[in-house]
Amino acid sequence: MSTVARVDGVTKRFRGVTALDGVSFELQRNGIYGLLGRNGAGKTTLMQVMTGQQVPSAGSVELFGGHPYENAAVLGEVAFIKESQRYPDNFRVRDALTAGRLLFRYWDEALARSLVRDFDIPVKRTVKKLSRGQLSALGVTLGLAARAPLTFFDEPYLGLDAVARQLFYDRLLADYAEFPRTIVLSTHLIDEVADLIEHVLLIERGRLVLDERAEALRGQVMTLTGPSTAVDTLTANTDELHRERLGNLTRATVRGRVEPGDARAAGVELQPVSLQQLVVRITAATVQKEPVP
Ligand SMILES: Nc1ncnc2c1ncn2[C@@H]1O[C@H](COP(=O)(O)OP(=O)(O)OP(=O)(O)O)[C@@H](O)[C@H]1O
Repeated sequence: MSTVARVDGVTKRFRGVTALDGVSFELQRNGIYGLLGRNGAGKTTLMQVMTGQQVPSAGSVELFGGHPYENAAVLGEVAFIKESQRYPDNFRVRDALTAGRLLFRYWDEALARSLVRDFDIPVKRTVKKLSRGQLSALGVTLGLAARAPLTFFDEPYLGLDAVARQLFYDRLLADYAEFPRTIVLSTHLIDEVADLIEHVLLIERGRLVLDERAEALRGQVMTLTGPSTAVDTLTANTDELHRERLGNLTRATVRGRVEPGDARAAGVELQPVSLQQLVVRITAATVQKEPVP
């Protein structure tokens, strides 16, 4: 495995707001990362800092062994697709595609054309006249056809209907299988991408609270329901994320190892937790531990 990005102790302060607070992690070559977190958690700021669009207040970012700020060699390896992308006035869709061809060194024209066709994007229309969904589809097309070794998608689905979103996920996965690269997908639609992402980065109030392979997470977090004393015993050495009691019954969501045989013997039901539930539970547990300043 080789590292394509190294984020080390990154803090970003805007006037009075700490958007990122000591964030450290690495991105490895060839992987699909889900960058998850609530509104205002710091996802966009993190991607801006990583792509050289913001300078961190403290800490450092290294992409492909170099810094990203005004570094053409490094930024040539990167694509950052965001909803708020601005295009010059009078730019038509086909101009945006030409710009993509000129800008991105790994651009695949055939892929771009097939995505434009499948998303039904009107190529002669000016970008400012596109519907919201068509604009998102254009962003997704540019981001996929760029085939950059490190691709960031910042909530690329806004405006896309369910069919178009599925098309995006399918095309992303198919192209990734053929041309593996590192993709960071920031999203709120966790259930939709749960099968797509290989690694979860969860950010909460500017702090990274989870950095874990999705596969490892699946077996790590579970909900136990049963007699309170039995649930208490089984979860004694786990990390509690949520607990509710109803009479003598307890339902607890925990992170840690619980042997299914032990649970069965104690009359406790063991259920896996979806990625969405897990994110909600971990986020809530983090918020409880850190009251709003
Ligand atoms: N230029 C700025 N000036 C001041 N505050 C900012 C600026 N950019 C971001 N922030 C603040 O930093 C925090 C993180 O914002 P950011 O856009 O990174 O969150 P996000 O996780 O992408 O949110 P969302 O999911 O709602 O898009 C927020 O509190 C936001 O208001």
